[in-house]
Amino acid sequence: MKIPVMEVFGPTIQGEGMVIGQKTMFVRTGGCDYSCSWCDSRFTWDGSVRSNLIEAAEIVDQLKQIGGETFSHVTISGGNPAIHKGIDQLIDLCHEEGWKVAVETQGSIWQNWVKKIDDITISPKPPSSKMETNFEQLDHFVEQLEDRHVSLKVVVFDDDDFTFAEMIHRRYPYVPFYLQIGNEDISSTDDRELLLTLLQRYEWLIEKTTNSIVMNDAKVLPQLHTLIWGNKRGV
Ligand SMILES: C[S@@+](CC[C@H](N)C(=O)[O-])C[C@H]1O[C@@H](n2cnc3c(N)ncnc32)[C@H](O)[C@@H]1O
Ligand SMILES: Nc1nc2[nH]cc(C(=O)O)c2c(=O)[nH]1
Ligand code: SF4
Ligand SMILES: [Mg+2]
Repeated sequence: MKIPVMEVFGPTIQGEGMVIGQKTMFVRTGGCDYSCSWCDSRFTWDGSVRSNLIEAAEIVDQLKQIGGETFSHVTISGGNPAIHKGIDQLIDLCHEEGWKVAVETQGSIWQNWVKKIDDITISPKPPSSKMETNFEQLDHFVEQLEDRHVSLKVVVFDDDDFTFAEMIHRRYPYVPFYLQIGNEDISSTDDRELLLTLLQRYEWLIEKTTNSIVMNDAKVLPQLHTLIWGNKRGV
């Protein structure tokens, strides 16, 4: 089954969430059931860039071509990879190569292949995104993964987003919880100014977290890749 692929890149480091710092390749799929107001990967769904419809085996070939033997971890992101059934085969092929596989998804659509993933990040969207979480879907998604290496990650832009994050952490108290600063300026090419802004936002989010009795067991992170490479794509 073919998968629409926007880009394959790496090795780089995972800049976000539960395995931050992990050396990894990225496979970014096309298409999303959401359209977040601040999506930093909107080219995956806004029609501005065309995807390549390719078989899982060909993706593995591309990974080898680009990464050689310098990796053992592959992160599948998007878009929402969970709109594609064909990822199932890609996971199997990666595992046959001895690679671990991670996924980034918002938890809006369940696929049985998620159970095969080694590092699962579910990222429900706060009010600033203008998206509405379907909690029936999200409950189902989280329930399926009780014994898996899974985490929740909420991006926070403002106080309402933080309140949403508290609600999510309370709802799924046993799932490792990550807060991530939002990047408000996804088109800036001034890396130094962006870095300063993001560090200020990080300090703000740390303070919100340290003052919250709900967040006693939360982890607060920036997007590490954005601190290093700004809004550059394919890193
Ligand atoms: C581009 S999304 C793709 C995967 C999936 N659709 C999702 O949202 O989880 C990957 C991660 O980037 C985060 N993200 C997107 N735009 C962002 C921004 N402007 N600032 C910070 N994080 C952002 C998302 O919340 C998600 O955790
Ligand atoms: N280095 C790096 N880390 C990331 N973590 C999540 C990403 C994503 O866009 O899903 C991403 C990305 O695009 N690059
Ligand atoms: S769910 Fe993810 S890919 Fe889809 S619009 Fe939101 S941030 Fe972008
Ligand atoms: Mg990204």
